[in-house]
Amino acid sequence: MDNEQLRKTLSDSVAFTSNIDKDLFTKMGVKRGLRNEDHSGVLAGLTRVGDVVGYERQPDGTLSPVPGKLFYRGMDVEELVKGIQQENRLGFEETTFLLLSGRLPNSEELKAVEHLIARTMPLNHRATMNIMALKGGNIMNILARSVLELYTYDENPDDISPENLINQSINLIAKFPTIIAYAYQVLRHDQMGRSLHIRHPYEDRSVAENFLYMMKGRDSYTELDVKILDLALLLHAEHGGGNNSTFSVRVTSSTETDTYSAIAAGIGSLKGPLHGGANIKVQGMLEDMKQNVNDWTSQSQIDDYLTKILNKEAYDRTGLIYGIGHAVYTISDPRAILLKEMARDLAKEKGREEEFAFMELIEERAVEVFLGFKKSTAKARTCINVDFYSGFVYDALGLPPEVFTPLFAMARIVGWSAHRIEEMNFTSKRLIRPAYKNVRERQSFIPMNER
Ligand SMILES: CC(=O)SCCNC(=O)CCNC(=O)[C@H](O)C(C)(C)COP(=O)(O)OP(=O)(O)OC[C@H]1O[C@@H](n2cnc3c(N)ncnc32)[C@H](O)[C@@H]1OP(=O)(O)O
Ligand SMILES: O=C([O-])CC(=O)C(=O)O
Repeated sequence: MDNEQLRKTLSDSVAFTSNIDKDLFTKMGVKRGLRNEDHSGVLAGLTRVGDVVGYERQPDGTLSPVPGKLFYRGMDVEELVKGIQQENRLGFEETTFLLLSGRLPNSEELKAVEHLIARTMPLNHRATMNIMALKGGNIMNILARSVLELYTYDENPDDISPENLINQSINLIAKFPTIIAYAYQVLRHDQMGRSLHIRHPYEDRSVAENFLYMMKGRDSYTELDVKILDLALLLHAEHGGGNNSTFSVRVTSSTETDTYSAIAAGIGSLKGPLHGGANIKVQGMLEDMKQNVNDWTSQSQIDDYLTKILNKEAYDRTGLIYGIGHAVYTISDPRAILLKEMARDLAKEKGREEEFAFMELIEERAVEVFLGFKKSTAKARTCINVDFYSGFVYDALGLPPEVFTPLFAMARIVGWSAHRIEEMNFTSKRLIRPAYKNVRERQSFIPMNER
């Protein structure tokens, strides 16, 4: 048997080895995707970090959809955003303090955390050279490999004391933007034949500003650009314990492994197109729609295209409309509402109103067309999620699609860190180890000459 035949034999077997009838889950009381029949998540833990609210449970046990709410350490994110905006500050570093410590910083603490993060952003020469040597077209992959590489620079990588967990968290929060910007510069140089720009972050600038500077250079961004990127980072920083990447970090952390291994697991999860990777898929889907929908104001043409997507006849033929649907939110994702406001402001400033109006119509029609199509299985209500407008916002800031999902990681590292610290320190913690019911009939060993 040659390699080709062996590969075919093994891949043909997948249809058999992976075949588990959907109805068996119900019959055996197993919650598919750790989700109840009504789409709500199975309770898998308790947390004091973030809270995601998309429905209310009624006394009869049914769920009623409610407008989405997100809380960071008990604080409504909309209130946090408004408060910071009213006091005319950037908010990502303040949110980092809130998520790590459980409370807002006073002005001295805020200055200290801003300074510590900015001062920790630079990579040493060896780390810079090593990251530049990591080849590959996907920055999420390079980010994960760089995080694993940082283990080797840490003098106490396996120390899981709270002090060391905080040190490692700050270090990763500060270094993610630098790694991502440098990885992009190398990719741009290698794959697009452009000049290589490795810019050293400033010690007195915010994460948002330093990132724009490292990506685009001096005088290439406005104050509004910095404010908008900062807000996008704040909004992506945390989303409860059950989202797939945070849960991956918690599962991995429960073995008491090192920070770098646990965070690399989160990055791998976030990259998926059903999770953070959806932002880049939305961008691709919109580009495809721009090509294939002649009249951007035509509801029927948009409906036809969306129906084709659902029928697996358009875009990536997975049947998914990216940027729509959420495991918890029903009526609205509060982050998407705030991102849409930013997108509208940017569209005005950058003369992209026609494109924005097209997106708004797609948003409206996608929810409608999806609910009509999925009547039997989907939740009664659905909405756009955070990934729907984020790509438009990043694109309007002049950031390339290669960094869309890495930008999500650059923010979510804060939530991952807070959850990892909690997972490793709550009283009576336990290794996360659920059970799988085996549904394969037993088989006996067959001697080679009888097979
Ligand atoms: C940061 C974030 O992670 S936000 C989410 C980003 N992801 C996306 O935008 C990708 C598109 N959306 C999706 O795939 C889904 O809505 C998810 C993964 C986000 C949530 O999935 P679920 O909680 O399983 O959704 P739900 O239980 O409501 O799904 C019901 C049915 O609708 C389908 N469905 C849900 N969303 C979509 C969608 N956007 N397009 C097409 N079908 C969809 C599901 O596949 C499922 O079909 P099935 O019953 O035939 O298997
Ligand atoms: O909560 C989820 O399932 C996904 C999500 O929106 C996030 O992680 O930001």
